Amino acid sequence: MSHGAAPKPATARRSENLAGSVTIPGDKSISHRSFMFGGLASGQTRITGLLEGEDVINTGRAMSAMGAKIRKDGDTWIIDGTGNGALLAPEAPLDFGNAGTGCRLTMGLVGVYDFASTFIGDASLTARPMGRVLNPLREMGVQVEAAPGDRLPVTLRGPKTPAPITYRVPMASAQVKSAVLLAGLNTPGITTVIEPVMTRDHTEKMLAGFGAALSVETDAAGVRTIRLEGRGKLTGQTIAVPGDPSSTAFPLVAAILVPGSDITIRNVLMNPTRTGLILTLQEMGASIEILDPRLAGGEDVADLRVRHSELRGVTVPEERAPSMIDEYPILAIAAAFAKGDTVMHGLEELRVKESDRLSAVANGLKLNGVACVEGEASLTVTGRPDGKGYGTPGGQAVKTHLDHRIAMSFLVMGLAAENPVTVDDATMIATSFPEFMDLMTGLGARIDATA
Ligand SMILES: O=C(O)C1=C[C@@H](OP(=O)(O)O)[C@@H](O)[C@H](O)C1
Ligand SMILES: C=C(OP(=O)(O)O)C(=O)O
Repeated sequence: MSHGAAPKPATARRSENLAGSVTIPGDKSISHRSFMFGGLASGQTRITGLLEGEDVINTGRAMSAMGAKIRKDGDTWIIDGTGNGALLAPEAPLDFGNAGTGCRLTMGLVGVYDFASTFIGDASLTARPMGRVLNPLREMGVQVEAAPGDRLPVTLRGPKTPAPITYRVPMASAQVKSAVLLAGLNTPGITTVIEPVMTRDHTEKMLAGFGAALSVETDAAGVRTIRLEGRGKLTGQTIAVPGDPSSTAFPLVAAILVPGSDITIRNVLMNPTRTGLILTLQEMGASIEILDPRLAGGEDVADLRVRHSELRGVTVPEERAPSMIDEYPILAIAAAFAKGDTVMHGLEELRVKESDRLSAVANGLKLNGVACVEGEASLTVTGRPDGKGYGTPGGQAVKTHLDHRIAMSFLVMGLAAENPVTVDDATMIATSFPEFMDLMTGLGARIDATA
């Protein structure tokens, strides 16, 4: 389903004393993969805590269109998979809406099959580069038709027998790594992915859990070599999806910025490939207590107690970028209220997300009176702890460019700015965090639809 709703502006106002305890909806990356691997495996997969955001629902629809049987019973999603190698040819184009993850991973999953599959999406997804996945698929023998610049719509047709490849991922991207590994599932022999910089490891961990023959080796320099033996059996699993750390980032930063706040966020995924924002905020002086750290379904999980804190600017090193890649927009908001400069490096991948996030953030900050400098792959934000003078000038709104994280980040800004902050569209929030408005207002945040 492409996102068809008319844009709805929203406004956030200065708030006080955010309080309460919340549970964050399921992790988006793990939810996509739960539908995909459950849809592919033999037998039944049962999923609780699945994120029911539009991005993930589109992945479920795509898997249904390729033969998986998906239903919901109470809180549990139940999937009867096709068995590895037995996906059916989709009869219509697969529509991934706003979701890079759903689209790129599924291209790998089904692109090597000896039938045609077509991929479409919304205006944001259609503008995003797909060559990063199409190139390794071409090496495996897949025929590709794409719009100029390797954009959607894309049609793929696999060869009779795909060729296993060794692929060194040229940019820090879990989506590219995952697409190649998923193509390897239906390729005879060993598919090898070399990952110079570690990115989120949900594909490796979850495929191993479903029974794939997969090994990971890390050398002294941190370069990872992942080998997957194709055409093996995958077996349905029971999965409890932990809370999404990328969604957690919004109430977390809100509680740090809003005076008098003290909140607890429960059941947050603490996989070290996802916790760069927490580390950075702690370095800035934020009070984030990690409570009851535990293992759940093979993942680190904890509860977070977060209190209002004074922040100081820091330099965020380039190497940290993969572990907080979706969190730079909300970090930039935190930085706007920190004492001094916050400097962020290694941001080139932000230019190819749902929007060019680097320029969307810089433009939004400037509109709201925050001093910042946008570099090619860096951002420097000069903060004002009191938020004096911050806010959107009357009649204007932050342009969100179909990007949920830009919308949520600037709404959080409005909770601490002197004047209200308005975003031009809050509907895209439903792609990753449909509960955002209710959860935030439940904590005491003043956010509402703009009249
Ligand atoms: O693999 C995943 O689930 C994701 C990988 C990241 O994208 P890239 O691989 O393009 O960096 C991230 O931005 C996205 O939200 C989810
Ligand atoms: C980049 C994101 O997602 P995707 O690439 O799946 O659209 C995101 O959720 O911030």
